[in-house]
Amino acid sequence: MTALLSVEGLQTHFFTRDGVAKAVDGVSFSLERGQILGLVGESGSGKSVTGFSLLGLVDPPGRIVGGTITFDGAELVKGGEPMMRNLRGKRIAMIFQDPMMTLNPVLRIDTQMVETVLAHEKVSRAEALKRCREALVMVGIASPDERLQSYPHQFSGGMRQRVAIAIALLHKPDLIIADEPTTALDVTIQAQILAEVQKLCAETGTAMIWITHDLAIVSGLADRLAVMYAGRVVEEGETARVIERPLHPYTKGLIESVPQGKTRGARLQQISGMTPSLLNLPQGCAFRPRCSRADEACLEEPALDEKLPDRKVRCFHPWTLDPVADARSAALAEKARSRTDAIVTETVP
Ligand SMILES: Nc1ncnc2c1ncn2[C@@H]1O[C@H](COP(=O)(O)OP(=O)(O)OP(=O)(O)O)[C@@H](O)[C@H]1O
Repeated sequence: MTALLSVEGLQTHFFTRDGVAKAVDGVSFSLERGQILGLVGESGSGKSVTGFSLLGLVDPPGRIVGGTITFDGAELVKGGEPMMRNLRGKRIAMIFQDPMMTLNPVLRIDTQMVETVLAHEKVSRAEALKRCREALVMVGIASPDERLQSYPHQFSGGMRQRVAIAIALLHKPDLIIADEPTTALDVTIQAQILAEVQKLCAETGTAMIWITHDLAIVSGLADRLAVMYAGRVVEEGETARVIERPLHPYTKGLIESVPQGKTRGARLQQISGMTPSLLNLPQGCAFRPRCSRADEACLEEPALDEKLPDRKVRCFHPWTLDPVADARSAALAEKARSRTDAIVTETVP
């Protein structure tokens, strides 16, 4: 199958007074229709800049300096702003951590949703309103007419985020880029929204990139994972397989720092050391100073290679020979495998 989105060697750099911050430096992954990709990594690893690059929303002092973004056969880096403007909001939509980045506080929901439809499509106001109602129902809002007549401040945080997701869905996009959209919500609401998003992607064929620092969230949501460290993808593959048998020491460290039921109360493993400054990266592998497996070979920069079928890893010493996944890996992998069973069908009144 041809990928809906294929990102190859993407580089987005920020030209600051203090030097060049290579926020995204050789990021590659691909995504098929209806698939969910979890883009994970610690703060500052370049996840959001990757998302903004795909939408052509990187402002100076940043710019894309290399690589290709192929979306449904069109190469967006070469196509530049005119091509990206055409796709933005319509075929590629974005959901932010703060729903108020999408919502206008002084307009009723029906006004802003209807205007969004009419801005891109020649349909009647009645048809636009019907579409808005349908989009709200899709995100689990059971009384759309009532909600449409409300202002954003009359909603809870979870409800506002649902509305922002509904707005992203209005043009039936092929791809949604979601940047930590549930981080500020409580766990129950988060779980409901994740389940609805999963159902939506399966039903509509919309693909999604879910950006998060929280591996536990994407382990139950994403089909595929791309793990980022210091501007690079260090591991990419099918979620259950990556979690069951992480190959990159950084991925393994992330998994070991996720609290799990069985190990609750036990001391969590933290990845020692700090993420490096992008202005002063260590020589060779950027993870080297924090890595227990590093040696002099790691003074060279490893490439992102296919070390197992359908599994790319950027490491000279991956954990290929580690046969037994630890308890945390096994539990998370189980969650990833059973994720479709866990879909919450409950709707919100
Ligand atoms: N406007 C900017 N000017 C200069 N550097 C920037 C700018 N925006 C981002 N960067 C650089 O890019 C790096 C990666 O930022 P990004 O927001 O993508 O990280 P992230 O992985 O999404 O982390 P977080 O979860 O904290 O948002 C930053 O640490 C910073 O060095």
